[in-house]
Amino acid sequence: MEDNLPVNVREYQELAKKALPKMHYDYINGGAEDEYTLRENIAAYGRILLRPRVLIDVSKIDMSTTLLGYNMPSPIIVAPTGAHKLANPEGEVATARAAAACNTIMVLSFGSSCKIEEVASSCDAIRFYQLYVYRRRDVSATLVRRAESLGFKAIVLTVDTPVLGRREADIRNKMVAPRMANLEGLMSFDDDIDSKGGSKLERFAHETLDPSLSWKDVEWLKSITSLPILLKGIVTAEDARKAVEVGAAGVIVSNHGARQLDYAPPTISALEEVTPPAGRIHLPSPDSGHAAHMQMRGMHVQPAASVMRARRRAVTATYGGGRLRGAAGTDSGPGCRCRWLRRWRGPCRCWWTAGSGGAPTCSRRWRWAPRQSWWGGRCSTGWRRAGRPGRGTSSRC
Ligand SMILES: Cc1cc2nc3c(=O)[nH]c(=O)nc-3n(C[C@H](O)[C@H](O)[C@H](O)COP(=O)(O)O)c2cc1C
Repeated sequence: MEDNLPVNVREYQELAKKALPKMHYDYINGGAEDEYTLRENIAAYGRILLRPRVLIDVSKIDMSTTLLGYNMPSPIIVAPTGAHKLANPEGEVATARAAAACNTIMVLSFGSSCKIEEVASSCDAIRFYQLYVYRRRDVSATLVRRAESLGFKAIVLTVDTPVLGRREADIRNKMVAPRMANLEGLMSFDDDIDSKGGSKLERFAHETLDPSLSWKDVEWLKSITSLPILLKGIVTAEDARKAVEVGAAGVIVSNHGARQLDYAPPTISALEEVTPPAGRIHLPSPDSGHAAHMQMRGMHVQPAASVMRARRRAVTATYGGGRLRGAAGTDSGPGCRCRWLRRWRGPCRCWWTAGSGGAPTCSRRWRWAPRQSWWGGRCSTGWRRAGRPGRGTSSRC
């Protein structure tokens, strides 16, 4: 092994900072507005600690899983990110080859700097196509049809971007929107856009993205493709439920790398809300036409893995999955083991210990109300009545 190769993703990040023009590094690295959620996206992982069990044979580790029925060696996929040529002259073609070499799925971004055809012919692999909905529906529809005819296996509809997030670094840098290769011949570009101040990317997005994007557009998308549709950018249980109702094959829990709405919850915390704990909720059987609902408990609701944070996320996703699926009673004991409550040093008032004495984990208090209404259960503690207002209080409590 070469001496100076980076050993973790932070070291790659340092190298990228040195190698890239500031405008491009800031675009890749930055978040929306105050970048509070951007910081929280990382900090929230730090608050989740592993709980190691010992004397278990680890000579053979199997992290394999399936996504939409496709086998993968580990629960990591490549999230859609635009404009790879900003960082590598081969752009998404290089990323596609890397993903194929790892036997993982790549989601090709709508904003890619290589054409769908170039990526499709670069190597043999399972790929999904990410879609933004433009005011000009014909443009979005054409790209869906192109991806479908080139063998892409699913459409990932990004639902958190009816408008582009306010990315202040891009505004300061007057970020120039890289031309999206797939739009060539489909749209004319306003060359005058380059002569005005601010983020040109933001202005381009403002002119093209459809701010009226709504649930009815999922119906529209279903009407133009037979591919399964994943909704990317869901961070609440309510929206996950709605996604299932409108027939999505799955959801990708994501806050878009904190690039859209600042002060949204960090992705890993949102995962806790969206993934129902097993045994606490009635799930329809897979053969009742609600297979997608079942899938929400598994791979489909894991956060999209960004290349920069993939390693850290893999650990947490595995941990999160195991913990949320942990059977009630397997590890229970007196008192609440929930580390949120332990940290507050208050008495345990969570339903699991107060009401059922079951599971060893519980969610933070303010998470309780949405979960309860999700389960349709009855509040056995009563603390919600006295709970802080404005935290999604349920009328049942
Ligand atoms: C430079 C960059 C470009 C991105 N471009 C897209 C994009 O074109 N489409 C999209 O849906 N998400 C895009 N994303 C968001 C990622 O797909 C992914 O959601 C994010 O990096 C990880 O955050 P998450 O764990 O909250 O999903 C981009 C992220 C970055 C850092």
